Amino acid sequence: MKISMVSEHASPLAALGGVDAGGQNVHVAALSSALADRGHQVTVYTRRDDPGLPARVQVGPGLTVVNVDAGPARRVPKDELLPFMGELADGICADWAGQLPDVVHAHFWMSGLAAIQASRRAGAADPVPVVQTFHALGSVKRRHQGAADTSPPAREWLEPWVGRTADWVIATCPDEVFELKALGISRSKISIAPCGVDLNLFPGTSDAEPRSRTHRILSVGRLVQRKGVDLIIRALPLLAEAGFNDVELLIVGGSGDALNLEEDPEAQRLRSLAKELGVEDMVTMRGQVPRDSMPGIFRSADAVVCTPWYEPFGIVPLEAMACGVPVVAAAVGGLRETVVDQKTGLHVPPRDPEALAEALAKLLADPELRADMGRAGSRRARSRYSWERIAADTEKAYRSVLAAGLSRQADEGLEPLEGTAL
Ligand SMILES: CC(=O)N[C@H]1[C@@H](OP(=O)(O)OP(=O)(O)OC[C@H]2O[C@@H](n3ccc(=O)[nH]c3=O)[C@H](O)[C@@H]2O)O[C@H](CO)[C@@H](O)[C@@H]1O
Ligand SMILES: O=P([O-])([O-])O[C@@H]1[C@@H](O)[C@H](O)[C@@H](O)[C@H](O)[C@@H]1O
Repeated sequence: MKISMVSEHASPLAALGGVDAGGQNVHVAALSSALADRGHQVTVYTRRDDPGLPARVQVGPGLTVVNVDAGPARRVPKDELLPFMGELADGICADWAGQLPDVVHAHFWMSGLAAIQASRRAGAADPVPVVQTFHALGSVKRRHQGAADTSPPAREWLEPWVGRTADWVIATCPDEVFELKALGISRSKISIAPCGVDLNLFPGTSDAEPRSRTHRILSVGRLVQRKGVDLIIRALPLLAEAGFNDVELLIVGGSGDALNLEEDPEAQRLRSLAKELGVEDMVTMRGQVPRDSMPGIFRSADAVVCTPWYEPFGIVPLEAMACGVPVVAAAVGGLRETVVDQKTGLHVPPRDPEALAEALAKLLADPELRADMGRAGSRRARSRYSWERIAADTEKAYRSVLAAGLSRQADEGLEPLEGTAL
């Protein structure tokens, strides 16, 4: 198949760990590459955010990334990108140049707008079928973040519009299906394909980076408040009280180099909290870490902690599991599926540092339990979450859309990008 991917703010080639660069980038990169390995021709369209970027990058056989001019050629926070989706649609259409793909797969709600518009603007009798993966939903984000959510107000109606208008929607976990139905999206056009983990990059065995304390707890992710890293810091004094004094919390992620990390507001907030609680000597902030250093870091940890307020899926736990490290996870969203409580890690209630400290104490006290859970996690990651398998599930969704001769794109007749003042 000839497949177009659209990922407006999350380039598969971007550095990871900044506020707007994380799981979606990993997902689009790995899925596209696994689909290309299956013999498909995949082109990823993303917004040019640097004037120095080439127009096209041939990443490998069957996989190209196109940097489309849409809005200023510099980094713009994703929540300010909506006005440029029409230009992105035009850029995609121009690149198709009449040679339409079999399917266009959009990632994130704004890419969905651009993909639907490109499909229509291409002017074929049968518009290119649009498959949508949301990665995050505004409805869930607003529920948890309230006024702190900086999404443009129009997301409230445009996101469900994208879901209802796209020919097919791929959810990454059952919890997301529930949320999509609540937006009025028909269950009959939703299938589930989870996120995956790169099992070559995260092998069952690899060298662990050396550590200087008896125990290491690891947090990996974009440095934003909703990831709940403060909860881990709050658990540290409780762990120390329970006798676990020689513990390091290593925090990976942030704005970039060390200087930026100093200026990063979330890093500053976490540092002040650690100081206030008297645990600053237990906390190390590493900033953004390149992909190939991640396996050694994962393997150096006794436990990886993921305690976000909410999590549409969560790729970090899969990476930890693939590396044989147990995960302590808040029982929210996709984490309820990936991390099996008492088997590959421990579930804790969201926003509960006491429960987190208790779970960590249980793991730190018991090397055998950690090893058992690590092995079970590695088996689970390998048997269920390879990108090869996720690419096969995704291909199935594409084939159902094509077989049904879909291209319904039956919406309420709205044209959200035309002459828009969104
Ligand atoms: C709040 C939210 O919307 N979260 C979703 C978002 O990903 P989100 O960006 O929040 O986070 P994920 O945990 O899924 O992924 C983060 C990725 O970035 C990597 N990393 C991070 C920091 C760093 O310095 N270096 C580095 O390589 C991690 O190893 C991991 O591969 O889209 C993902 C893909 O659909 C989902 O799984 C998440 O549930
Ligand atoms: O919803 P949110 O956490 O602000 O936004 C996130 C993006 O900034 C990130 O790039 C992507 O990986 C996630 O899928 C998610 O969309």
